[in-house]
Amino acid sequence: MGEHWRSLRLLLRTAWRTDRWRSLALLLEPAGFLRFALFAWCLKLMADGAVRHDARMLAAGAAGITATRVLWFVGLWTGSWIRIGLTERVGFAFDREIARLTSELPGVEHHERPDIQDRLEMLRQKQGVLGNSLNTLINTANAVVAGVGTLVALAFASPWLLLLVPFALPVIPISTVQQRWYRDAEDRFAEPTRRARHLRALTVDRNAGMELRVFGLEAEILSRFRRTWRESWRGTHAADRRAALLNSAGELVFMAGYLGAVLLMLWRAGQGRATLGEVVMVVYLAQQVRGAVMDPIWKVARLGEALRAASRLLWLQDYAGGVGRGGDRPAPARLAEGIVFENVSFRYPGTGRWALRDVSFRIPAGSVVALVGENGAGKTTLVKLLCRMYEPTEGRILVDGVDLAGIGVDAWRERLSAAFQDFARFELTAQRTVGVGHLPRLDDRAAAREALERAGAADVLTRLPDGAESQLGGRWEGGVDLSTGQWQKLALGRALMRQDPLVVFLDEPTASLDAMTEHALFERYTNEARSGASRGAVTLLVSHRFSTVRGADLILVIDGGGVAELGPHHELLLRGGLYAELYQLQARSYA
Ligand SMILES: Nc1ncnc2c1ncn2[C@@H]1O[C@H](COP(=O)(O)OP(=O)(O)OP(=O)(O)O)[C@@H](O)[C@H]1O
Repeated sequence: MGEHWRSLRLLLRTAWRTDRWRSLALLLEPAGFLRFALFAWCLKLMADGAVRHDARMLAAGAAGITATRVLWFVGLWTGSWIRIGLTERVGFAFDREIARLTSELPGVEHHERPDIQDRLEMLRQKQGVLGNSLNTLINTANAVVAGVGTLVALAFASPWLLLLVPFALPVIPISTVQQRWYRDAEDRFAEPTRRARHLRALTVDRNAGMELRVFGLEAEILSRFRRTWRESWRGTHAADRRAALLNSAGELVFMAGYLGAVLLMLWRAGQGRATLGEVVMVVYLAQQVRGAVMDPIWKVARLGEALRAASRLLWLQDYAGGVGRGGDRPAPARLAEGIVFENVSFRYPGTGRWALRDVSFRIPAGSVVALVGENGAGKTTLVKLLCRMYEPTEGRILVDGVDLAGIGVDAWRERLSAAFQDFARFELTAQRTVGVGHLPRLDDRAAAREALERAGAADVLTRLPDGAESQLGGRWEGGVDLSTGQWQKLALGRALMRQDPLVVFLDEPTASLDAMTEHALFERYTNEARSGASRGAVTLLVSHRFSTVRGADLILVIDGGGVAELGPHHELLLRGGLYAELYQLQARSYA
C-alpha cells in the first residue's frame, strides 16, 4: 500500500510540476459526473409531470435533461482539451525522466545485468500506461463520483434498492484475482518478451543482415521470433481467458439482482406506493448500479496498473539514486607516479565467477601498456574497472597513491579518452561525430581535422561529398553510409579530441583495420602518448596482434583473470613464458 501511495504522489507531483493551471482545472471534471443522477431525477420529473398533467413539472424535467446534456457536452469538450494537453505533457515528463535516469547512470551494469534488463524492459513496455496514468487517475475520480451519485439517488427512491449492490459486489474479488493473474503473467514472461524483442531487432539490424542472409538464418530467426512472442503472450492470453469466464459469472449474478429490483418497483407501483416517475428513474438507475460499483473498481484496477508502472519508475529512481558516483576528490591534474592495482578482484554483479582475481600490478606514469591474453581472460573487464563502469569487488585501484573510489566518477571520466572495438556510430555530421569526443569543441573544424590527422583518419573526410559537414547514416536525407573501417577511423579521431587525458584506452579499436594500418596507427598513438608523457598520461592498448603489441613500453599478460606476466617485449620473450609462447605461435603463422 505504501508503494501505491508513493506512486500516486509521484503522479500528482509530476502533473503539478508540469502544468499547475491545467492540473487545477482538471479537479473540476469529476463534478460533471453527477450527471447520471441528475438525468434520472429529471426523467422522473418528466414522467410524473406527464401522469399528473403538470406542465411546469414536465417542462422543468425537459429543461433539466437538456441542461445536463449541454453541460455534459461542454464539460466533455473543455475537459478533453485540458486533459489531452496535460496527459501529453505528463507522458513526456515521464519519458524524459526515464531517459535522464538511464543515461545518467554512471556505469554499464544496467546494460549487462539480465535482472535489471528485465525490469527496464517492463518499464519500457509500460511507458504508454505510465504516460496515460494521469488520464487513468481522472477516469477513476470520475467513476467514483458517478457511482456515489447513482447510489445516493437510488437510496432516495427506495433504500431497498441498495440491496442491489451486493449483486454487483462479486466484481471486487474477481477484479483482485484478475489483477494478480495479469501481474504474475507480466513478471513470469518478462524474459521471453525481451528475447522476442531482441530477435525482432535482429531481423531489421543492418549489421546482422549480411550474416542472416549468408547463413540462411532468416526463416530460423523468424520462426524463433514467432515462438518466443507466442510464449511471451501465453501468460496474458491465459489470464484473458480466465478473466472473461469470471466476468460472465459476475454478469449473471447481477442480472438476477436487476430483475428483482425492477419487479420490486413494479410491485410497489401496483400497490400505489411508487409513482411512474420513480419506476422510470429506477429502471434507468438500477442498470447503472453495476457500473456504479464496477466502474470505480475497474478504474481503480487500471489505476493499479498505472501505479505499478509508476512504481517501476520509482524503482529506477531508487536504483539510480543508490548507484554511487564515487567520492568528491578531483582527478589529479597530472600523473606523477602512475596507477596501481592492489589485490583487485572483480565479480560481475549477479554472477558467482571471478572475472579478475587478486590482480596486482603497477602502470608507471607516462607509459604505454599493452594488455594481451586469450579471449575471456579479463582484459576488457580491467579496462571497465579503470573507466569506472564498475567498482572492484575487492582490493583498490590507486592513482598516484589516491584510492580511485574517492575520486568523483564524472571528474575522473573527464580525464579519460577511449576508442573501443564496439564503437558508437553517432549518425551526426562527420564533424560532430568526431567533435563529441570533446563537447566544448564539438563544432571546432580545426580541432576535429587535427584529431583525424593524428589518428591517420583524415582520408575519411576527403571522400565525403560535403566533407566534414556531410550527414552520416544512410537512413537520413542526404546521409552517407560509411564502411565499418571508416566508422572506426572516425571513432579513433574522436579518441584524440580531448586535449589532456590522463588515461587513453584503446580496446581493440583497430579490429576492423588491417594489420599494417593498425601497426602504423599504433606507432602514431605511441608517439602521441609519449608527447603526453609530460603530464604522465598513460595509454592502455588491448590487442590480439603481437606485431602491434611489441612496441609498448610494458606488456601485461592476463590469464584466467589474473596477471601472468608483466614486462617489456624483449624481457618477456627471454623469459619464455606464456607471452613468448603466444608471440611465437602468431609469428610462425604469419611466416
Ligand atoms: N557483463 C558481463 N557479465 C558477466 N560476465 C561477464 C560480463 N562481461 C564479461 N564477463 C566474463 O568475464 C570474463 C572476462 O571477460 P572480458 O570481456 O574481460 O575478457 P577479454 O579478455 O576482454 O576477452 P576478449 O579478448 O574476448 O575481448 C569472461 O569469463 C566473461 O565471460
